[in-house]
Amino acid sequence: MAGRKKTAVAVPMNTTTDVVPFGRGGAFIAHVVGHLAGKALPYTAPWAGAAALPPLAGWATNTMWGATPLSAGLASAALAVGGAALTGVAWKSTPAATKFGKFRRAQVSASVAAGMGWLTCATAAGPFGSPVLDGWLIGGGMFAASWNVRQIIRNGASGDTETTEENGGMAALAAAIGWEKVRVRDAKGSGKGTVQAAVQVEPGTTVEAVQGTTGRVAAALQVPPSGVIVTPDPENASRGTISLRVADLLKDGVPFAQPTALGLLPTEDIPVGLYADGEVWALNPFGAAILQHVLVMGVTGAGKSEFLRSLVAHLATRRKMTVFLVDLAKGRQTVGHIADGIDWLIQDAKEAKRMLRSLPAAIKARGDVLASEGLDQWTPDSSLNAMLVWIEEAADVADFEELEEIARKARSVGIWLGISLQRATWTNLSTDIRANLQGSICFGVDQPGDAGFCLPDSVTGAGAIPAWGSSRPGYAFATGMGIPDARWVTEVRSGLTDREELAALVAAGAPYRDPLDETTATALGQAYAQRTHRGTNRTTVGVGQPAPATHPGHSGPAPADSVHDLEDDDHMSAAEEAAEMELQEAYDEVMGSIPGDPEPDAPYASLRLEDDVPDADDDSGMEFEAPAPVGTEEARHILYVELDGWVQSGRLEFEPADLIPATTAAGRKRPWMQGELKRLMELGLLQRDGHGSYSIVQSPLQPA
Ligand SMILES: Nc1ncnc2c1ncn2[C@@H]1O[C@H](COP(=O)(O)OP(=O)(O)OP(=O)(O)O)[C@@H](O)[C@H]1O
Repeated sequence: MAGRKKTAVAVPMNTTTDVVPFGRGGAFIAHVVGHLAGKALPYTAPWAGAAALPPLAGWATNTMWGATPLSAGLASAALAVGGAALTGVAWKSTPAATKFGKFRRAQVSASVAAGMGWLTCATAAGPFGSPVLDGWLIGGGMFAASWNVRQIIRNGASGDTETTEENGGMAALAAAIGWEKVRVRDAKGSGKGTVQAAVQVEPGTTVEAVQGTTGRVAAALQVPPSGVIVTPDPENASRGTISLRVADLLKDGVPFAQPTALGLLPTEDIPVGLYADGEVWALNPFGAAILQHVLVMGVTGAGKSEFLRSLVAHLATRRKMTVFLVDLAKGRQTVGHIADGIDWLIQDAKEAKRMLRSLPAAIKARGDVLASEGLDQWTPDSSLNAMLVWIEEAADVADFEELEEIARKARSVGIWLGISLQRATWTNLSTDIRANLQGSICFGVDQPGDAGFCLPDSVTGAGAIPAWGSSRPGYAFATGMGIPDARWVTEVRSGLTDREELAALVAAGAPYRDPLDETTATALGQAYAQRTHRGTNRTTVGVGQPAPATHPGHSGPAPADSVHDLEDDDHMSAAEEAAEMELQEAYDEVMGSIPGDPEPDAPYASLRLEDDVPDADDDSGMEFEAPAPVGTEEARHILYVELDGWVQSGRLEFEPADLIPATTAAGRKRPWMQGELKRLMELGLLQRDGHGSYSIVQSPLQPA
């Protein structure tokens, strides 16, 4: 990014010195003398005061009281007491917040004390005798000189400028960009690449109007457009703060921040990067008053995946935390090395749909448990795990209605939803869902307007618009999720991760990871039990303490892919993977449509297609009878066996037509079958999607 090259503000030269040609000697010397006199004039006032005021006052008090010893004594005593009090008042009433202020206070107090002391003596002894006269000459000279020193200091020779006074550079900047009705004061450098100043607008303009000029300010200062932020003061509509990022401290990269400990709770801060001023950028969604789902946006190469890896790696070292992650495009490529920390990594569209369809049941079950635990939202006191459900390019995975319902209901039951998109527009993200994603992290976007889909208006309005595309990877603005509001307009950069480091961290975190709680695992049903990927946790054999071999969430095939397997997978090209998936699907479909051999032991079982059909034996005694009617329970059992067979073979979706052979075998017709499907739905064993197909939540023969 373009750093700040030079503060090239046009500072108006406000000199009072005229330019005089050299040839006119006398006039020139007169001018120089005049100029020097002009320069010296401001410093003569203390000398004039020291010369004139003491003798005048001394003469006056001596004339009034000096004639009689009693009056002189009383007046001197009164002046001494008054002088001490005045010195005290001078000390108390002179502010000393800065180095200069301290000097000023000492000087004011010393001047008052010396002046009053001299006046006390002059009252009794007269101002023109020795040593009162000597005291006046020496003390008056010192007084005048010390005030000259102060003037020089105040005029900036020491460089110790007071931040409470109007800053010349900022005022000049204001003039240069046409801020006639804007006052800029109290400019303060943070020493960490940012400068802040108070902005006050005069009647006739608004802070919002000033916000509209940040582009011009950025151009005048030669900083990036996002380097100038103007935030209104919520307490006073005429005031605001301008913040200038004049140096980029993060340009050399931000290292990944290791967790402070393994086995932290989900409610601890998650450090994911640094702010522009070097402070830690941390999220705390589960510790915030309300769990806010997050929308992450940014063009390809803007740094979304890198951020996600930091986040997941941290969560994978925590207890009471479960992570589900859907990435259909490049799941293993993005998180292959930390997949062990992800309880359910989904790369297949069908499986993603299964997961999303099973979530409402899980949300309900979790809500019931939380209610029974007396909690109106998830906290670490609950027996349930906190959950992160992260969906990359969600628009390709879920329909809006489904996602909106999940987003709305998941919050209070401790399910944090993260949605990552390259570009959020109303066509790929409905307003209803957007309204439910209250946290946002906007990495680089191509058009300034795109940032408005992700970040709140208050942030983009202040000038915090990351319109740098992919040219500043990892830089973003982040809001919500426990981030203090004042930080929303400060640039962040996420930590840059290293594959081996994260893989090792996730492995180290395994003994601390809790498996998904039984309530949620059971409610997610077969979709979860049959998940194709399962991460490691403390109950997984081979990790941490030996653990029971089975668990409601681990009843399926062998546990956890090893890192080695994942690396092998990484080498499989996307085309190969797609081809393999297609083949598998075709195979499943063909095998699913072939009924099993009904008579494996029959005498003709060994016949092949090419063999001749044997002649029928006349004496076989074979007779055909009308089949006995099948009772309701038996008919249902036939249907259930069919469904259970599908569950056992990993098939969890079907259409009503697929059940026709079983319906016929049960001696029933389609309306009966449809009635049965309805019944199974009411029992919570099936779910129907919008297109008339069904998902099996639990097998009717093995209900949870
Ligand atoms: N925080 C960061 N610091 C330094 N470099 C980074 C950072 N984040 C990302 N990068 C660099 O930018 C590249 C792209 O990042 P990343 O893959 O995270 O982008 P993305 O937004 O996920 O892109 P896509 O949408 O295509 O997946 C990375 O390979 C890395 O080199």
